[in-house]
Amino acid sequence: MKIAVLGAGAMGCLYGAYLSQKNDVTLLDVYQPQVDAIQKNGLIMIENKQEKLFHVNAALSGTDIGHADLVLVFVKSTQTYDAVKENQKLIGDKTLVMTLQNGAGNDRDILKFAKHENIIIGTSKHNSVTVEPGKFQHTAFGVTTIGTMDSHSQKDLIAADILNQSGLEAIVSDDIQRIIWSKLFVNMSVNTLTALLQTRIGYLIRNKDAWDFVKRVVYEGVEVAEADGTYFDRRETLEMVRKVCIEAGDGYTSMYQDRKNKRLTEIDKINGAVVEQAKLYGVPTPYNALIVDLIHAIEGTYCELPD
Ligand SMILES: NC(=O)C1=CN([C@@H]2O[C@H](COP(=O)(O)OP(=O)(O)OC[C@H]3O[C@@H](n4cnc5c(N)ncnc54)[C@H](OP(=O)(O)O)[C@@H]3O)[C@@H](O)[C@H]2O)C=CC1
Ligand SMILES: CC(C)(CO)C(=O)C(=O)O
Repeated sequence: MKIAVLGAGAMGCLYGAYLSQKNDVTLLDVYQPQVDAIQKNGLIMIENKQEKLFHVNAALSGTDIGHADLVLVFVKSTQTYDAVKENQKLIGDKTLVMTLQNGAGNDRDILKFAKHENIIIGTSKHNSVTVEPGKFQHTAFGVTTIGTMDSHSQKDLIAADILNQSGLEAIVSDDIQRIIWSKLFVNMSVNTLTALLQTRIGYLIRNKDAWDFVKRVVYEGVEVAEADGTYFDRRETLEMVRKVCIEAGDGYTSMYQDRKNKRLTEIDKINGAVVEQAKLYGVPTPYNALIVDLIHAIEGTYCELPD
């Protein structure tokens, strides 16, 4: 299979490395030092304290490498539209396009360039951190859950096969709305709180005050999901979030990494999207609205000089 990964960041490298064991994989990124390092030295993964080298192709985003069988989108959700547009030559009539990104609306951005029945959407419970150009650390293992935008297309089964054959455990779900909401519950609480507190994921379940805040944020989300037509039991949902915190306890969320590297976060596509949706149904979301403001205030500090 010819696979192109858009975004050679923490997650693009992780999935690209695993998939390259059975497929012809090219990573496409805008960051020249990353592309150069992978072309020159290959891609190094640190996993269970050991280094492993993968021979993966890398090219600058927009390079024409012809149609791919599968395009995996792993840029930040704020960059989805631009990245897919820039690389639309990869997408033919039969090309599957898969997003495992966080945030709401990635599928809608991809739909402008790919066929409805070829779009696969899902969640990844893996965690990965960029160490330096050409090197990343696989900090937590987890399952990949996928489904299709078109409930009659069974192309999620093909995608699950590709992932499973490369050692990335994948399961298929026929309820896309549940997938999207489940992902939002984790990201709206775990990503934001770890970014605000600058902690590893596991801290959230060890500190009672932090966990209380997670609970309030998630319960608000559950109310919005229900108003939107997808019911979740709030205790079960909180338990699902807790499990992620246990499994990825030693890891750092992508939003934590954004703050550390002074990069804009995906807050508007996560809590921001939930707050906007809540307004449509008149559901109050004070904790999520507060988090959106706090994260934006933090982003504002990036251009301040240190005191
Ligand atoms: N890290 C994690 O553990 C997890 C992350 N996720 C989600 O996965 C997605 C990717 O996250 P992550 O890998 O951490 O993000 P990164 O920021 O590490 O990687 C994204 C990469 O895409 C590059 N990029 C930006 N614009 C383009 C473009 N037009 N074409 C090609 N590449 C581009 C970025 O370059 P530059 O930095 O120069 O902009 C960067 O190298 C996010 O939605 C995130 O929330 C989900 C689960 C876990
Ligand atoms: C919380 C986590 C690690 C779940 O895998 C995630 O989605 C992220 O860091 O963005």
